[in-house]
Parts: sequence; C-alpha cells; structure tokens
Amino acid sequence: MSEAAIDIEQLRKCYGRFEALAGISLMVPRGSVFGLLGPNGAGKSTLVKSLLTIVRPTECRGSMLGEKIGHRQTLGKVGYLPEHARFPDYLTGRQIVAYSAGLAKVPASMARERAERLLELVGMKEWADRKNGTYSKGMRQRIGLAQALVNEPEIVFLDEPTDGVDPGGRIEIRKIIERMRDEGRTVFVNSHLLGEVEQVADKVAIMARGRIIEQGSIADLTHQESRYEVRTVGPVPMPLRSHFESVGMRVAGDTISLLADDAHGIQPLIDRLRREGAAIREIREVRSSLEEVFVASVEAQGREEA
Ligand SMILES: Nc1ncnc2c1ncn2[C@@H]1O[C@H](COP(=O)(O)OP(=O)(O)OP(=O)(O)O)[C@@H](O)[C@H]1O
Repeated sequence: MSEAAIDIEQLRKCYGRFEALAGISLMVPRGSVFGLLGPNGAGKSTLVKSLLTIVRPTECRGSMLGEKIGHRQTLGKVGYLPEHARFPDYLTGRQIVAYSAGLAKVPASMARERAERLLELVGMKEWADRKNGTYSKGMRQRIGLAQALVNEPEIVFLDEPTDGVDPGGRIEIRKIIERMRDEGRTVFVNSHLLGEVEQVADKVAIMARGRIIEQGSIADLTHQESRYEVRTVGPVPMPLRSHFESVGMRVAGDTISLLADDAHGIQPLIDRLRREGAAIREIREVRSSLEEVFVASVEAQGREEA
C-alpha cells in the first residue's frame, strides 16, 4: 500500500487565460493531518476541487489512495466539507446526516447507527432534531463535518472548517480532527488560520498565487531560519559589539541575536566571547512561528514575481 494518500506532480488549472494552479506538486502522507495554507485567492479551494474532480483540472499527474486522480471508486472513499457549505434550512441536523448517508449509498441497515455515532462525535446529538435554519454557524459546521464523515472516508477534505466558528467551537473541531487522525484517516485541511493549523497539522504546504512555495513538517518550516539569542553578564563591551554588528548580528544591551542554520553556527560567537573574557549567562533558540514563516514566504514570492 502506498505511503502517500495524495501524491501529485503537476496539477494545473486554468480558467480561460488565468492560471489558478500553476503546476502543483504535493505529497500528503497517509494517516496524517495536512494543512494547506495560503492567502485569499491563492488557489486552495481550486486545488481541492481539482482533486475531487468538482472542477476539471487542465493538467493533472498523480494519484490519490494509489489510484489516478478522478478514479470513481476512490472518490467513494473521500469525504468533503466545502467552504461555506449550506444545507436546506427546513431539514434537521439528523435529517441532513441521514440524507447524506443515502447519497453516499450507506446501506439503510447501517445508516441510522452511523448517523447517531457521528452526531455524537461532533457534539450535536442534543440539537439533532432542531432545524438547520435555527443553528448557529458553529453548529452548521459541525453538521457539515458529520456529513463529510458519513461514508467513513479514508481521506477527508475540510475547506475552512472553522470559518465563523467561535474559539470554543474551534477547539472542539480541532479535537474532532485529531480523532479522525487517531482512527487512521487522512485529513486535508484548507485554512488561512495559521495558529490553528500549527496546532493540529503534521505537515503543511504554503500556497500563493497558484503555487506551492513551502512544504514540510511544521518543525522543518519553523526551523529553517532559527534565531539564537546569547545573553552576557552585563552589556556586551563596545569593541566586540561593533564587531558583531559589522557581521550582521543585532546587539542590544546584554543580548546578541543572530540567525543560524543550527547550533554549530553560533559556536564562533561563543568562542569569541570567551576569548574576550565575556561571561555567557544564557543561550536560547528562538523559533519562528508558522505565521512568521508564512508572511516571509508569501512576501518573498511576491517580490520574485514583481
Ligand atoms: N470558476 C472560476 N472562474 C474564474 N476564476 C476562478 C474561478 N474559481 C476561482 N477562480 C479564481 O482562482 C483563484 C483561486 O481561487 P480559490 O477559490 O481556489 O482561492 P482560495 O485560496 O481558496 O481563496 P479563499 O481563501 O479566498 O477561499 C482566484 O483568483 C479566483 O478568483
């Protein structure tokens, strides 16, 4: 069995002359939570819709669950919560999930039990007989999640699952995503909420203007440019301070900050400090947040294209 739930090499989607996806390569490991991040209009929804053949890709090389993209039986193993999903206001939550089970061809003998289990999972059992029209946005999203899971999918795509959901609801949705991963499912989450993705995703890709500009584990991405802070006992003496600044370090009082690939990169600084008799009080690695990596990557790509 392939280790990749999704493995695409060259995915393009053009709307007329506009290239919404400009040759995407992406690998999503099975059983992982994958976060696709990007500013508005980056192409996240178009990417998901192309994988699900809701829009027809202009060019597509790659596979999902070991089969070619668009393979019908494979699409039956996929769940999907679209962005801004809307269900009829006159149906109750239970009816929406039951109706979705029918569409997914879940045998009638199993549908009722499955709907109950999913309503329980998303915390909507208590409100399951109230009409959708009376639900808050967060409750609608939970019903949307339940319908996305009704066919017990191997991969589930969630497009902005926490959009409009309050902080408490977001935490609950995060827990549901973690549960899905614990059950062995692959979860593909589109989001522009970086902090949230940072907390749940095993791997992320950052997308801008139809291209993937970064991809890897959160640790890889946030580690790429580690900043180190070295603090001395008392302020850094003047001749040393000028020297450090002349080689691109920042010095403020007793703190020297520098960028380095890893801890080896800070050894010359430590050697120099000790040679000059300065006592070191603290050394710490200050990792970039995913948000800092995101902003820097998107800006860098913008400059490249300008
Ligand atoms: N049917 C369409 N016809 C023409 N252009 C489209 C169509 N659908 C999307 N686009 C364009 O493709 C680009 C990517 O849109 P997409 O909805 O995939 O972005 P997104 O990253 O999901 O953004 P958001 O976070 O705002 O939902 C945008 O410039 C959008 O205007």
